[in-house]
Order: sequence, then C-alpha cells, then structure tokens
Amino acid sequence: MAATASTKQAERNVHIIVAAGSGSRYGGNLPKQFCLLDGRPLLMTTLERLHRHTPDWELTVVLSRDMTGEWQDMCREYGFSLPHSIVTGGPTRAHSVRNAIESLAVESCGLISVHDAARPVVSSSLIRNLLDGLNGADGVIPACQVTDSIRITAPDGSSRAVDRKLYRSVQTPQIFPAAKLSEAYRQELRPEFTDDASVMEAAGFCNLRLTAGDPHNIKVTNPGDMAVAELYLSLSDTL
Ligand SMILES: Nc1ccn([C@@H]2O[C@H](COP(=O)(O)OP(=O)(O)OP(=O)(O)O)[C@@H](O)[C@H]2O)c(=O)n1
Ligand SMILES: C[C@](O)(CO)[C@H](O)COP(=O)(O)O
Repeated sequence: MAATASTKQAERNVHIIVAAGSGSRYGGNLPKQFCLLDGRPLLMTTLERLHRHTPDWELTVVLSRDMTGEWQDMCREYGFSLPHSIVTGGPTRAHSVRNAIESLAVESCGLISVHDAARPVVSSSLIRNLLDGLNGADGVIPACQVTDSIRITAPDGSSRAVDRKLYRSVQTPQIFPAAKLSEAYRQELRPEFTDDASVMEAAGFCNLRLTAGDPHNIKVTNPGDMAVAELYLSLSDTL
C-alpha cells in the first residue's frame, strides 16, 4: 500500500559514532576508543551516554576492519548488549562518516548526528540544546569560546596575534537533516574536512547554527586525557 499522510512511517534519527581511528597521538597498542575508561572500553560509555540521552535514536558505529572482531569479543566479555549496527571505516574520519551514511536508508531518516567515539562525556543538556538550536537550519554544532590566546603562524616561522573573540573551538555531536548531510558527503572529500560542518559548508549548506559547547566534552586525544575524562564523568551527574 502506498504511504499516505496517515500511514507514513515515523522518520528514524541516527547517531553515527566514528570509532575507526588509530589513536596515534594517544599511543599504545590499542586505539584509545577501546582503552579502559572506568574499567570498560571507552566506546561503551560513549554509546551508553548517547543512548541514555536519546533512547529512540539508532546507533551506527564505524570501526576499522581490524578492530571489528575484537570489538565484538569485548561486547561479549563485558556483557555490552546495547543494539548497534557496525560499518567499516575509511582512511580518514570523513571517509568513515561517508561509509556510515551510505549504509543507511537515508530517505527514511530525519536527523543524523555525527559524534566522535573519543568524546565519552557527551551530556544530555548538550544534546537537548543542539536539538533545540537546529530549528530549520542546515545543521547545528557545539562550539566553545577559546580561553587561550591565539596566534596565526606562517611557513617562515613567524606568527602574529589574532583576536580570540572571533574564534570558536568546535565539538561533536554535530546534527544535520539526513538528506542534506548525505548530499554533502557525495562531494570529493578533501584533507581540510576535519569535521562534518566543514563538509556541509563546502557543499553550500552554510546555514549552520552554533550552540554553546561543553568544556567537559573533551576529545580523548593525548595520554592523560583518559584520567581527565574519568574525572569529568564522575562529576557529570552534577554538571
Ligand atoms: N579514519 C578515521 C579516523 C578517525 N576516526 C574517528 O574520528 C574521531 C576523531 O578522530 P581523532 O580523535 O583524531 O582519532 P584518531 O584519528 O584515532 O587519532 P589520531 O589523529 O591521534 O591518530 C575518533 O573517534 C576516531 O576514531 C574514524 O572513525 N576514522
Ligand atoms: C570532529 C572534531 O572532533 C571537531 O573538533 C575534530 O575536528 C576531529 O579532529 P581529529 O584531528 O580527527 O581529532
């Protein structure tokens, strides 16, 4: 039967969690998203927190081919049973996101959020503020004011101060209408696409809203960041 207004299925919303990186800055034998955070692989905390904040959203996890079997073993070992789909990643973060989008039946999706596995301290207030902020825009992204002084550098080694009030540091999750994100990811991917908002902009989807980011929503990147994430998680019920 053809779908009519009354029989049309509700749109799905999907979190894409990119977890196919190698964690070269973090170091060690195991990519950081599988290292222990509060006694369990970090990725489990990221997935559980997204699910707790948006229980009706689907979870699509992007993993490197090498780590897929190990992740499934970890899920069994830790009794991790939260339903999620697995997609194989690509050579860069953007390729990993594209693989995930291509695995979805995008025409049945309303919103897609893209989140770094390496940001386990994602909070419900951040997600709520993002969803409230979208409001018909091409996307909504969390952004923090910069607290260090900022300098622009040149290849000859010189540098000059810039006005830090003009700059924001950008986090994930970033949330977009599924059809627009899918269209944006059909373009040729370039090295300067460090996040999904940059891919959208390059495709002409420039009506991107900024919502206040959360300084606790750190990306575990360097050794020592795991301990900071544990501390922030221990405070997170009061954040
Ligand atoms: N080819 C890639 C590269 C990165 N990521 C994911 O994108 C997120 C942000 O990337 P980053 O923190 O830079 O992770 P890595 O690329 O693993 O770290 P590094 O740059 O230090 O190697 C991470 O959750 C990472 O797993 C991915 O899914 N596929
Ligand atoms: C997507 C991101 O976390 C936004 O700040 C960031 O661009 C990822 O950069 P990375 O070099 O892949 O860690």
